[in-house]
Amino acid sequence: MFPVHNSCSLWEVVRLTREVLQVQLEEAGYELGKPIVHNIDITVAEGEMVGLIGPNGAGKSTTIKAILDLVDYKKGKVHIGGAKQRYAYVPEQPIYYNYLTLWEHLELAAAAFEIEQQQFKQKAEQLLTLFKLESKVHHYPGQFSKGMQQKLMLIIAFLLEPDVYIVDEPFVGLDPRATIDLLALLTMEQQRGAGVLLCTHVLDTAEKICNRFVLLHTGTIVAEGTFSQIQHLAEMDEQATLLQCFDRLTE
Ligand SMILES: Nc1ncnc2c1ncn2[C@@H]1O[C@H](COP(=O)(O)OP(=O)(O)OP(=O)(O)O)[C@@H](O)[C@H]1O
Repeated sequence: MFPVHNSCSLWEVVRLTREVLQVQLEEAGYELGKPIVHNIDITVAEGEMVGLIGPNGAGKSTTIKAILDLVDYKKGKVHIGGAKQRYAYVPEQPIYYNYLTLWEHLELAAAAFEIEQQQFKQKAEQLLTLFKLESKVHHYPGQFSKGMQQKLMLIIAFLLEPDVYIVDEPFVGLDPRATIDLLALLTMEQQRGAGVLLCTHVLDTAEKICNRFVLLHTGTIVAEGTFSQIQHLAEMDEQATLLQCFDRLTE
């Protein structure tokens, strides 16, 4: 791993004291003895957005699956912090029940996470309006477009008000309006204190919204830090884009 060049900033001190996600994976994969990722150490602090980036096949999804305990084996530990110690996962490929309507999905989430009824209804209606799905509440998600299914995943995540959001490639299926609304919601959630681990290939957006980055390559972390630290690690000047740094660091 490339060393991070500057000393502990005030932000770093605050960050280290209020972590909502701590991931220390010695290794993880789909078959015992064949690790796909190794030596993965990631933290996300309250109010922080960390971008998990890397080329195709680098191990980003496997890392996320290991955090969620969805891999066949892993060595290491994952700790969810915060007041509720609750995470919400927004997958790249929407997951839903064919026999439940959109509203029934929301009711199920509210029941599973014991969200108070009035608060649930108020928040659900706000989110449905924001994501323009009010007219679809009694429809089945199997008949939705990919972007609409993704919006359902996002609405469920925002309903939970978790300590940490783990969001896998949210921008690809969403239209520009929904992307702007999603970013505004994430910012509000960060202001509430939630942390976000955001896995994406949309580097120009990540560059603008993430506080820090973790760059994976061939199954392990090759660089991490703030955007300016990443520029420094890539030996590029401050005009360099995240994409240019990414190319240099994964050459
Ligand atoms: N279910 C699986 N069983 C076995 N190997 C897998 C499985 N899923 C992924 N892999 C392998 O793990 C490696 C890392 O894949 P992973 O999906 O974690 O990468 P990624 O960084 O998320 O890539 P992308 O940007 O293309 O989504 C790849 O070599 C892939 O073939």
